Amino acid sequence: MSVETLVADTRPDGTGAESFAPVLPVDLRVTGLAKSFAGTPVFSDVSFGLSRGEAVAIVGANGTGKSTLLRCLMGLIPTDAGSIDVVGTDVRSASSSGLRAMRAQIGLVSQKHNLVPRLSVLSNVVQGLLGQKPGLRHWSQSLAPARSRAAAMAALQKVGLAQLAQRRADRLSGGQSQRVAIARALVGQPRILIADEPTASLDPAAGEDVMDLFFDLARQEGVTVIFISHNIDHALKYGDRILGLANGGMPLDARAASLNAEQLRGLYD
Ligand SMILES: Nc1ncnc2c1ncn2[C@@H]1O[C@H](COP(=O)(O)OP(=O)(O)OP(=O)(O)O)[C@@H](O)[C@H]1O
Repeated sequence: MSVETLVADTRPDGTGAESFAPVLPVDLRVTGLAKSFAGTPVFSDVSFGLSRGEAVAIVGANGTGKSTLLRCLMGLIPTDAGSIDVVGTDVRSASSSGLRAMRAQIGLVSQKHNLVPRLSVLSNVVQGLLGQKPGLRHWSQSLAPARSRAAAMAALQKVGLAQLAQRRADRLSGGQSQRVAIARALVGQPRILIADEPTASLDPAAGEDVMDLFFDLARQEGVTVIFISHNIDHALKYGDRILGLANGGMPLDARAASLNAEQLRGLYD
């Protein structure tokens, strides 16, 4: 497991490396990353690190490569240059079993909750263990070992939906579905949570509730979070740090407390 250190760039007080602030382990480190599709570059030099337990928002205009960056981190698409280390796995050179083991430590919440509509809420949450325990037994709660079912019920309890465990996933509201998706992401006790616009399909009030719940749970569990948001207020409220993509690079990497909404809007000009 990689235990590098992040020093001056993430200091809460903005002081330099000479001061005596605690040195935190790093869960993710990207250096000089470049990615193009069919010769058209999306970004050509992206570097950043994530300390254990940090919540980092990725912002930037449409098409600047936010989702592409997340797919690169997960090793889902090939990259052109640079290095990516995720919880000790060198993503660019890892074998497929190495990538599977790395992904098993990541919980994913996407824009569309991606639940299996005809299966129960509980079965959908049990499926969150498939990365760690591949095979049919974790496809459905009725086949799953008692310990996995109990873990899924505990995750549902955390998101306040234990009473809906037996309901079919296609009979949930949007907000409930997204909470089930959060339970599914948390059930395997991931080291990192990745969220791609988790509230994009929700109304503002439900979106706020889901974000509050997501970040409360992430902080309780000490999970590192990386999330994409088009909502500048959400980025500032929930991110400890904000990374901004623009012009093929990452010109912004700053603590949220040092930024205001106006500065972030500048990234969209
Ligand atoms: N599979 C692909 N093949 C070719 N081009 C792609 C592919 N995926 C993404 N792109 C291109 O890469 C660029 C970045 O796309 P990406 O979806 O990462 O941007 P984004 O910042 O997440 O955008 P948005 O804010 O609209 O969600 C876009 O120009 C997009 O068209």
